[in-house]
Amino acid sequence: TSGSVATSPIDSSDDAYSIPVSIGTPAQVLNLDLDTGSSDLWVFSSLTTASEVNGQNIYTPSKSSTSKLVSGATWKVKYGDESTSSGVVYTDKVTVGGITASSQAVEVAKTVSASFTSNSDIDGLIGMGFDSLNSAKPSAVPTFFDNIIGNLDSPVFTADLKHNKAGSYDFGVIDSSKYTGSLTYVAVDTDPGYWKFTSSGYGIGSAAFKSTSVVGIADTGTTLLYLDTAIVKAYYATVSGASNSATYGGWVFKCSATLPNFVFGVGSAKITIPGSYINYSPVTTGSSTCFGGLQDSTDIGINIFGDVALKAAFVVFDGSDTPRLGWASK
Ligand SMILES: O=C(Cc1ccccc1)Nn1cnc2ccccc21
Repeated sequence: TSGSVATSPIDSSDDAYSIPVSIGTPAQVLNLDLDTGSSDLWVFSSLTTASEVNGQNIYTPSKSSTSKLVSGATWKVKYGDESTSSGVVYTDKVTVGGITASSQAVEVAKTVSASFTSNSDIDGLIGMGFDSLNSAKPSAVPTFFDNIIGNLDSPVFTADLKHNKAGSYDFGVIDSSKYTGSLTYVAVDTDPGYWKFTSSGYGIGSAAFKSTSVVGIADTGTTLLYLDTAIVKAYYATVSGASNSATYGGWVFKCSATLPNFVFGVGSAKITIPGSYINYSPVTTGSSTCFGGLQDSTDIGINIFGDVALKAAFVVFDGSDTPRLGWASK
């Protein structure tokens, strides 16, 4: 089988991208954040502390004739930005883009942290990282991708994220109409469970491309692009008035600034991120100070090719026995 689901930015800043996911019988449709940077499928639910629910759609297992409690199983996930959620585990029928996992572990939240409560556009996450990152106890539960991979025509899913408009995630098929030129594949290191690869270098504006290995993760669940200090400093040195602001926790500049493109290498291929994607958004609504879409990864401890980078490319997440990433321009 193969399938495709539209994915839409949740706001005008492309803060995150959601997909409709059907859970249970009859179907309960929730808008989940497909996240290659984590491996838990968790949802706001009828079991979530009421004061922590703020407009999200919820999954009510008791209303699904196909839900089953996984006795004794619990989960607790903590993300790099310190957000958390936790709860218990059910299995139920889950359908994404016409593809069904008949007994998918659905991690039902009993509690979520403030940043999830305040985001009414996201009803949970669908992790597409490797199972080693799954937080369920006493044993990890498989991701949706793991549950369907055997039925897919090809053991892949692809990401075609776009700026300020709907893109798509495809499963089991590589749609060559969605990219230009050819795909360049790079090896993935699945330790500790991210889609971790080595970029071959970077270029800032019209300056010469710098060939250097940049290890990072392809993470649809992270909004921005986070790279080493030296690269980030060199980039903002070309933006007059840019500064690394303690107040705003990162590089900022005048919203009226014209930012250079940023190129990253994948093997011998090059992906160009338009400077406009790096003029990310005002620090607060209406401000003339804008926050950069490229930020320093030092405090995170790993470089992250988040949505700012991914929306400049068509990306194949190849889950074959030798996992790899395919990149193309579009
Ligand atoms: O946690 C991170 C990485 C990150 C971003 C910013 C600062 C430090 C670390 N991304 N992420 C990946 N999936 C997520 C899901 C929820 C929240 C963040 C998520």
